[in-house]
Amino acid sequence: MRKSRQVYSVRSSNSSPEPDDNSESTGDFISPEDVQYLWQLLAGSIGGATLVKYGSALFPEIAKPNLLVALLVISVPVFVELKSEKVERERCKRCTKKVSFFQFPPAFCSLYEASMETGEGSPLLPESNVRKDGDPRLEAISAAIRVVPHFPIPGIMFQDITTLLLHPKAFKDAVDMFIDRYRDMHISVVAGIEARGFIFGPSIALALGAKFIPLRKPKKLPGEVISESYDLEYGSDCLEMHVDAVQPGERALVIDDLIATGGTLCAAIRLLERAGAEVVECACVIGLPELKVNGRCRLNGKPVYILVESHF
Ligand SMILES: O=P(O)(O)OC[C@H]1O[C@H](OP(=O)(O)OP(=O)(O)O)[C@H](O)[C@@H]1O
Ligand SMILES: Nc1ncnc2[nH]cnc12
Repeated sequence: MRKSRQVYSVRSSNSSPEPDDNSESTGDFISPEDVQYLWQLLAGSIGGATLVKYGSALFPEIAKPNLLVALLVISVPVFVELKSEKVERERCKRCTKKVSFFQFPPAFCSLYEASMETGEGSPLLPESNVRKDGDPRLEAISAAIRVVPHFPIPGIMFQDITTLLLHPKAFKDAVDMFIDRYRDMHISVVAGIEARGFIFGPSIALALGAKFIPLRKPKKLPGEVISESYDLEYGSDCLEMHVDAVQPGERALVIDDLIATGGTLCAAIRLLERAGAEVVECACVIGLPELKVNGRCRLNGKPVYILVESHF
């Protein structure tokens, strides 16, 4: 079931540029891997051609014009060299396809990555989630998020933050940007939404000196709970919270990886407000574009802070 809500989004205003040491060389058209690949190709070709040309001294029959044999002699060293290298085990970083020598040689992947970096789209995926933003940290965060088409059901462009977690600097930058924003807002409770809000929430809570509250799916919490049901982009669900986890008047921040319809965040806000907390803001790493309305950002009267927007 899909519910449409009017949700506004704000993005980070923190934009001190910082080089991404851990980022891969996606912006370079020719990466070191490509150069290595070209050298191997050149060496293999020269070696093969030399063998054909001068091998006739030892094996006169080689000099006889036999195109098939000549091609074999030239290509075997190249294949042997490439097979011994990591080309076979490379994966295109933006799609789930395995990169093989025949499908996506390294140069192709660099071209692909470059197109993702510039937001021009990809020959492999129909859409790009790269936002055009001046802050290199946001660019790196956005670039590290993989988009998986038709997951978990056809038609959904799944924003996969597990690939962000593979990039420690981009992951840390995302957490730090939240910490910077909320450092002086007197937040006493950070409420993380199961499951992906648990990835970002605890680090933020610790840095802010706040407590962390897990908002969990049904029947996971052992204590007395209150529940709120909600609709999702695909299906419906329910969140639960321990009633004694938060005291009336506490200032709460709700954290999740992504806002799509806003149903999950609405349920989280309702839970916290039922317990008497004041929800200061909701924060997500990713906002889906359908939520952008008039450039201003509100969710049921609550502001939502979003680092990167998915474009598809
Ligand atoms: O804005 P909404 O339309 O409510 O959707 C956003 C929610 O959907 C995803 O979680 P999901 O429900 O898929 O659960 P999971 O994290 O356990 O996979 C995501 O992590 C958000 O919590
Ligand atoms: N498109 C999407 N990608 C990842 N998580 C989601 N939750 C709801 N919609 C989603």
